[in-house]
Amino acid sequence: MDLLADVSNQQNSEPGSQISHLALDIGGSLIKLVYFSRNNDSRRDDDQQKSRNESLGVSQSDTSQPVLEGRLHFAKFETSKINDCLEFIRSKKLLLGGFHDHTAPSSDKIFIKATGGGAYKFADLFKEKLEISLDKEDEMDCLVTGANFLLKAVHQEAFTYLDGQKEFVQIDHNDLYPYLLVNIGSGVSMIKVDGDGKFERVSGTNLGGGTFWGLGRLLTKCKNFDELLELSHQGNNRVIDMLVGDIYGGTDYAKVGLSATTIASSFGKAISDNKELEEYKPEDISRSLLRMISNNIGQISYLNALRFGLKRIFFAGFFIRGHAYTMDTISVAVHFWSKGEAKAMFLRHEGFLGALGAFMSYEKQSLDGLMVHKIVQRFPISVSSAGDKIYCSLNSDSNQNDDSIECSVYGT
Ligand SMILES: Nc1ncnc2c1ncn2[C@@H]1O[C@H](COP(=O)(O)OP(=O)(O)O)[C@@H](O)[C@H]1O
Ligand SMILES: CC(C)(COP(=O)(O)O)[C@@H](O)C(=O)NCCC(=O)O
Repeated sequence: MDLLADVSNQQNSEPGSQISHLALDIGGSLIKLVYFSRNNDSRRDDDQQKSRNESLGVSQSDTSQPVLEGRLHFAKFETSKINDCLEFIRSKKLLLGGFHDHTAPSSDKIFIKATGGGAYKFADLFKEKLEISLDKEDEMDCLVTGANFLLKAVHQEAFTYLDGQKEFVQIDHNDLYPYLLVNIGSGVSMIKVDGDGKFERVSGTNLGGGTFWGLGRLLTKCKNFDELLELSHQGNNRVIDMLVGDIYGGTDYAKVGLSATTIASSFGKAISDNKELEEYKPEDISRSLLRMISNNIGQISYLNALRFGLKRIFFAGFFIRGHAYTMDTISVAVHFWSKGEAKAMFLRHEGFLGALGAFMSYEKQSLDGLMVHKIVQRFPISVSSAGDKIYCSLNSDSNQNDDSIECSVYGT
């Protein structure tokens, strides 16, 4: 199979770069895109690269092959606005990132890698509107591949978040497995990961990001997810949640380890107040809802980690959105239920695991004429300590649309 970019050698809309390897994750709520754009004239011969790497302090064993330089791009769209996504693909000429499958009956067909339920649901739409076929990759496979890639290749990808403190986690590549991956998308999947391609989906819950946004929309007048999240900043969940102290006359239920401030019943106060429904403020509702969903996911995740003796839990999916209160609630739940034994960790590219996994499934094919051996960050901190095929540096916030990271691709 050839990448279309290899044979077409056409420019995309951004001067000085060529698109390759477009991959999609079409989920219940959001479509995520990842693609690589090669910088023109970025292909370096061994001598050029050697002297450049010496100046960067990169180990020689990592640099003996030809190199391409470019960027991995990230973008997202609401699944309900799929036409905007199709237009984005068309206008940026991202189809150059597809490939021809010469083994297919009609070898002039263009394929792009896609995962998520929408790869099935919208296959005909992509064919009709863009004349491309979606080459489907399994969603769980892609989530795990994407998580392993980020954890091993991207500097400062994982972090803990507690009491407003963000701390980056140093990942030891020789001691990464096993871990629990909790992907909070529309629904929630919990996956025990034992290695590259070695995993089991051990649990899930239907109370996920779709539940927060769906219920939030019904209970408040919010028009979009960001508005609902923003509202939660100003809210006070204690107006709506029934606390242990509300039941125990202001005191702890110390005998079983419950403090007066623990939520005894989410939304429980609404049953006993003599308030009109209109008196409940949308910001308090949003905060209670966010707390209820995050707490529940944190608790179920910990119980699954306990089931398999896992100490590390990585939370991903766009429900999190790098949101302080969400991460804090999940962290507190994991800390509380594990009595401090387990740790909740978060990923900076939280929502792009599936799309990155689909992107990585191109690896068997060539990238601009190079058989990909590995991709490394362009301005590495410690490339030689990393032990996988692809490494990248992060230079911005993955929650912005059209974010990107700089990469060097090593080929054979
Ligand atoms: N701009 C947004 N629009 C809708 N939902 C969003 C947005 N940003 C974050 N979310 C949250 O992220 C969830 C989707 O996360 P994602 O990981 O993309 O899952 P999926 O693959 O199911 O679409 C939504 O259900 C919602 O809770
Ligand atoms: C069906 C799904 C894998 C689809 O993934 P998503 O689009 O939500 O990211 C996910 O929504 C899920 O795992 N739901 C929970 C189903 C359950 O275990 O109860």
